Amino acid sequence: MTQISIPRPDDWHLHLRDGAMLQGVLPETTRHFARAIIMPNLVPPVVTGAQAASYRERILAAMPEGAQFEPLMTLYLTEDTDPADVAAAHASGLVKAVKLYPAGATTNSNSGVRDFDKVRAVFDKMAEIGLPLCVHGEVTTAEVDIFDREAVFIETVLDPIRRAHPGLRVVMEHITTKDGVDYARAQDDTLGATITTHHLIINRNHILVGGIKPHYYCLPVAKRETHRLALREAATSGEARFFLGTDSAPHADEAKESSCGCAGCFTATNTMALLAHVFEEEGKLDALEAFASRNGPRFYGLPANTNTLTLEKTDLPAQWPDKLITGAGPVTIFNPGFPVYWHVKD
Ligand SMILES: NC(=O)N[C@@H](CC(=O)O)C(=O)O
Ligand SMILES: [Zn+2]
Ligand SMILES: [Zn+2]
Repeated sequence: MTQISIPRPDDWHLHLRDGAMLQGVLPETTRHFARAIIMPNLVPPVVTGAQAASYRERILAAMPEGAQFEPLMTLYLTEDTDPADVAAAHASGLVKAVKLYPAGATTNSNSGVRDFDKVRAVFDKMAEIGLPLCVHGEVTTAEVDIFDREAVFIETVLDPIRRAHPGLRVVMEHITTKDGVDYARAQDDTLGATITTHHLIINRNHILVGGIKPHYYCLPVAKRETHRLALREAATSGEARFFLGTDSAPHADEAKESSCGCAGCFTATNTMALLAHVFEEEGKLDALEAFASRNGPRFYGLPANTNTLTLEKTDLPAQWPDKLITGAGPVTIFNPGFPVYWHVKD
């Protein structure tokens, strides 16, 4: 038996949804994580400070008994976002980031940004007050192949924004390519990048070979194997710019197992066990602490958690249910497709 203890991890990119789904999925995160950056892509989206405050109250009301968890709220950037509202929500301590969705890029992103010139005043204000911008980095132009959308975004949107707004702190969310890794590495410490658990495990073959697997479909879509290997190398490098954002994104099974299935993998339940497996496979178990517990708080200017989480490796594979039953329907838990011998010790 082997075990490791790390400061309690945080999730720097999480979808909790609302209502019955929120109630169902929240315990899966609070069991292992101390804090999470909460994505604002509800319907309607969380756009104003007042909406973020009321969403936070709904999350706190859904907390399982005894849980110690702090939701870190975000605002969904629209072309009508008021820089003064953003600044006030940040000054009160409520909001820890603003989220940029290019319009139409992903689940519930229709209110996102079409014309980046219209949000320049918000970016300037954010640079001034040190509030990070979290970015879903894909272009939405029909002509650009879905597997190239991240690389094209970096070159044609992200880099120009960063040059026009020096000092703006940016998180490249859920990077999926070697292009993303290389770009992040070439920047100063105003840039961070989150990596999901599932992008360390699946490549595009897992989605498409031997029959289409809707539960492996997420955005940005998993790329070819060379990219998965680059992400593994980055995540396990210990470098401060790379940190965990699970992008755990629950959808009811009937919405995923459909002729037009939603994007999102649900990994909140087994992320820490899967990460221990991946980091051990890479011979980098000692770097799990940096990736899951230290680099994220450092980027966001917060202290690391003082309590710990212990992972244990046993002779028998870890077990978790196929599905999480929620009041909004069953949600399939990400299945890595191989046995995992690590589990979180209670
Ligand atoms: N990652 C996904 O595939 N889906 C996310 C949205 C997102 O993070 O892009 C969702 O909200 O379902
Ligand atoms: Zn996204
Ligand atoms: Zn997401």
